[in-house]
Amino acid sequence: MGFEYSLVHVKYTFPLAALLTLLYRPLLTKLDVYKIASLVTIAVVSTTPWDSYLIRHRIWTYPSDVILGPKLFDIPAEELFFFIIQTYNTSLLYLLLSRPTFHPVYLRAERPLAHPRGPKNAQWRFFNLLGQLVFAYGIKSGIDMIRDGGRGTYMGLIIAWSGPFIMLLWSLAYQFIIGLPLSNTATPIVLSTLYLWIIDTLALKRGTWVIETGTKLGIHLWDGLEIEEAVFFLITNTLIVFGLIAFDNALAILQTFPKLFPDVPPYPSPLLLVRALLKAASEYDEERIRGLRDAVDRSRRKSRSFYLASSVFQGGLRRDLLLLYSFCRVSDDLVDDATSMTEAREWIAKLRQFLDMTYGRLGTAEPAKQFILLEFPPDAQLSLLQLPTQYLSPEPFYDLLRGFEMDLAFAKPSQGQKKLSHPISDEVDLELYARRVAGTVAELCLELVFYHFKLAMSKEEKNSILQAGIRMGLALQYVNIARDISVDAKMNRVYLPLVWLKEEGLTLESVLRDPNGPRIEKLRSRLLGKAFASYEESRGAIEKLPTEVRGPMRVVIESYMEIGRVLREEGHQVKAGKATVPKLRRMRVAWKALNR
Ligand SMILES: CC(C)=CCC/C(C)=C/CC/C(C)=C/CC/C(C)=C/[C@@H]1[C@@H](COP(=O)(O)OP(=O)(O)O)[C@]1(C)CC/C=C(\C)CC/C=C(\C)CCC=C(C)C
Repeated sequence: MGFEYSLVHVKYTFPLAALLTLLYRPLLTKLDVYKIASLVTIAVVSTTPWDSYLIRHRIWTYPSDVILGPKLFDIPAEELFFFIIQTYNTSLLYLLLSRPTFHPVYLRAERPLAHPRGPKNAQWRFFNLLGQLVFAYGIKSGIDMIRDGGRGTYMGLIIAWSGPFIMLLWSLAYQFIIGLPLSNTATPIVLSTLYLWIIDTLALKRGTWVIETGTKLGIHLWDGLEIEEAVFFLITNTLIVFGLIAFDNALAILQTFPKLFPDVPPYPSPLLLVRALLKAASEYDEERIRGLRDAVDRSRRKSRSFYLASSVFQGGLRRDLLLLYSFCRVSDDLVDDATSMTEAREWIAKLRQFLDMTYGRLGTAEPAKQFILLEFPPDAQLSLLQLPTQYLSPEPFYDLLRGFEMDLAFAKPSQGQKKLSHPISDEVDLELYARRVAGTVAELCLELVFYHFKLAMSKEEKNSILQAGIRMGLALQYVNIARDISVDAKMNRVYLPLVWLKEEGLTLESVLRDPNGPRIEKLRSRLLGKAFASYEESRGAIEKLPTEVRGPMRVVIESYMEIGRVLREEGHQVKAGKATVPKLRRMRVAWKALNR
């Protein structure tokens, strides 16, 4: 009996597991636990018979004075534990690196070769076939090496055992294995493998485990690292990462195409996951995939705070928040970027008609889709088509449009009309405006949360969370106004209440002429004061949301409120007339929000 092998775990595998757990803990979801537990089970079940065979045939051995003693099928307990901890560590590294990835956008609808509009994404089938041929050849070579016996035996056993698993995972998830960013595929494999190569070199040198001569090639990758060991760790890490990729691929299919899979439980069974992967890619809804890509691109381009925040949400909620963001952004831009007041009013009328049709208020036979394709510009169409209206109530959308109408009330003096018009006379108007453009957004976000997490909560409890959410929306909107005073002035808009201007001896015209100076700064801080009061009053309600939503929701709120904190600092950073939060600071805020 000895402690040598246990010490390998104490010194190398445990500390890494502890570090990765610490880093990933704030992001860990129940679904992640399900993924890791499934992978660990598969790893133990598939490796045990093979490892037992190797030990019984003395291809590798353990001196009795380095292990504790207990064995299962001749495999020392420490070795069995290695299967578990290696799978755990590599899985956590993969989860950490792939967290920002929104998987559905990597799905590809493959048109059948005989499709009237010709093949689309036909190269994917070719890559699949090519991979299958390479793996089949590998398996055959492995079997040949075992048959020949002698020095190629151990290498042959590694290849012949792992080949079928890799080939299966490749055949099921080749779209993701090829298409995902390298940071999700190659990086976790390479980093985990390098770490294990170093541990293995140390263990082999100290004689903790021994590879017998006669069945190994005798080639070293570097001093002390046998080629078989190097290949073994590379292949096992590849299997773990491919397994997780296949899992994410299946989840993406299940969560993206409700027409193909209408009832998806929160933790889909292995059978359902396999069924999803076996679904022909020609059946994927291409418009849906394009809609999701469009929404992700838009949030990446238009709002760094919301884009960063979206990456900490998971599954269907993440998807729907992105789609909601995209719709809100497109609608706001259509109105703001219109070249005339008439055009802006027309967009609002069309958006209202879209809502009427979607929510069935208009007795028209014309389907909303036709209307969208005819009346809206191509780059806006997908965001309207994909809006998840089936589980969002119409009122907040109509109110949002009323908020946009208030924006239009900031009219330039038209011919014959002397005075500038201004819809925000006092704080009541300011609150009404903020309620319409941001309170509504908060309400819609919370409706999505309530839909995706079936909560055992009374109507009253839900309503009190909704009211707090609306107040949080106000806080964000006040920060938005405080940030954009000079940007808005260029568009002829001043959201500061007229009574506030009067108190400072300012007029609408004077602010439009020069939206800077100490008096403006005083009003900016007054508005920020209101923002932070509303924020303090409502942030407690976040803790009443489901555990998995709390951290991400705090990230959304804190990332935006941080703009307000920056504005309160003297000499804050300004980009295109707007105060910005530096990237590192944003990351720190997100990290703190998740760990609170
Ligand atoms: C994570 C994620 C992708 C969330 C999506 C949130 C979402 C749907 C945002 C829509 C934003 C938008 C474009 C709305 C149109 C109206 C508008 C302009 C509102 C202002 C947003 C400012 O965005 P931005 O700075 O990009 O805009 P401009 O450059 O000025 O055009 C707003 C400030 C409103 C934002 C309000 C929210 C996101 C609501 C926040 C509140 C909650 C989520 C509820 C919190 C819950 C509790 C219980 C407290």
